[in-house]
Amino acid sequence: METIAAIATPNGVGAISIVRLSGDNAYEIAKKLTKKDLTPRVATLSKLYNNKNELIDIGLVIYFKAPNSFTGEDIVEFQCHGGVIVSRLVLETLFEYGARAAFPGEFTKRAFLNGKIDASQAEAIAKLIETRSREGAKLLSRQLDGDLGEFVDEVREKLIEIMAYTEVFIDYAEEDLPETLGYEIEERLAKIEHLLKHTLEVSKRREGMLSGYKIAIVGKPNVGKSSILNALLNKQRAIVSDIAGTTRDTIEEDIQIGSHLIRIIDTAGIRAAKDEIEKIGVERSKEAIKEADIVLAVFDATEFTDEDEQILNIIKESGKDTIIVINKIDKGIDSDISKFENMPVVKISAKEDITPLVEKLKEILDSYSGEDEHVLISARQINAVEKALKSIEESKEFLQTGELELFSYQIQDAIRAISEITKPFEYDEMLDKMFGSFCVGK
Ligand SMILES: Nc1nc2c(c(=O)[nH]1)N(C=O)[C@@H](CNc1ccc(C(=O)N[C@@H](CCC(=O)O)C(=O)O)cc1)CN2
Ligand SMILES: Nc1nc2c(ncn2[C@@H]2O[C@H](COP(=O)(O)OP(=O)(O)OP(=O)(O)O)[C@@H](O)[C@H]2O)c(=O)[nH]1
Ligand SMILES: [K+]
Ligand SMILES: [Mg+2]
Repeated sequence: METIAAIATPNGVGAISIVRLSGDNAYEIAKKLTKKDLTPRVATLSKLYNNKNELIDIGLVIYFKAPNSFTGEDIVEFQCHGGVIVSRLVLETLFEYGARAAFPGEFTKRAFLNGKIDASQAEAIAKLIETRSREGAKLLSRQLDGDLGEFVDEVREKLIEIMAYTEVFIDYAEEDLPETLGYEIEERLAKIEHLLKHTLEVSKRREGMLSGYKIAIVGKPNVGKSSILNALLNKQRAIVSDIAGTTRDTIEEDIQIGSHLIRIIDTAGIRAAKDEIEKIGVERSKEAIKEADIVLAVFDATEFTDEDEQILNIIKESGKDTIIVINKIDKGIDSDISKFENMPVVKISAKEDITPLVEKLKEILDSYSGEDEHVLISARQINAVEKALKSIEESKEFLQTGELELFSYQIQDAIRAISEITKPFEYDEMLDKMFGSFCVGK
């Protein structure tokens, strides 16, 4: 393979900057800079020279001999002094000696093409680099470790078993098929469907884990929505005043609660709007509820009006996870909280202490994450599972009519679909399985 090079560390001033070189000529090119032999997987302190024989740095050089490297090819890493110049000089020298600039993601693409990582691991790497969520990082490191690979293997195994089992009866005449065959296979299919559907559902719920859970603060004007936003952010982000209708447009900010990344959205108060701008604000509030994972419904502790009642109904209808926030308790409590039925209620003063709200949020967010579940992290992965489910659904028809060959094709499609998550389906693998443990003396 062509030898590619790139600076692997961010552009800027830092202690160390790493230049990576991968491909057939990596070692040969590296030797031109170091003028010495390199022992594989040993960090060697070496002078680095450009092609005019001028010293450009003294750095640590590591040679990863193929196939034992990240890409599976010969890799040489130059760990040079940081800043924007030195690594640039090293890179330019590598180009002088015949390396070319790597495309974005090309090292990882080579790792995939050389079988070092599967497609789900490649996606995990891309997202791990980008995520700003601690729990997202946790999930992605599990996926990098092959978590989804195990899930695919499990589903694939079960589908292959069904095929192997069916294959035995394919040459039977329809009327000779054992009666229990249909039940047996249906039962097995149902289990797989359940697993796939459960995984889809979990994954949809966990979307916020990576991109940040959306939390909308809603309520009638002046209940203290912006004050709550500011208290959560610990800074005066939004304008607070005793004038109803202070917040006119939605305000979004990211914060970390525990290990969760959340995007908090302060909205204009919901009320019977008089002017055009107000109406737009109210619409945006309703939009925010629709998009939110959790709604903070804010009420003034000293009153509960018809307007509040209406807002409460809008929120109930949305079916969203909601926290009822009774604010301004420093002024005393007047409202009767029985109308909130079994919704969680916190009583706070945005002016004094919002700890009960933070604790409740943390509790709900914690309940969203389950350690032991597989989570799909991309549209590509979700699509693969949906396609597999569709094929399984379609296969059932052929099972009922006893058209086992056609049934078997549908199951093969399902296997092919689920395998897209990690790697393309190999028919050999199925044959091995069939003629191995599942051969029933045919
Ligand atoms: N300096 C440095 N740090 C890094 C990377 C890198 O490329 N360079 N990585 C880059 O993303 C990540 C680590 N990923 C790596 C994955 C595999 C191998 C590797 O050498 N694999 C060999 C040997 C395996 C072993 O000894 O267990 C192999 O798979 O055969 C190296 C790094 C994060 N940290
Ligand atoms: N006593 C007391 N006053 C509060 C509390 N929270 C907010 N306020 C006051 O209530 C008024 C309205 O607060 P805001 O935060 O602007 O309310 P809002 O819901 O964002 O209002 P709009 O954006 O106009 O809909 C301000 O004068 C705040 O200082 C609280 O916990 N206790
Ligand atoms: K206000
Ligand atoms: Mg406001």
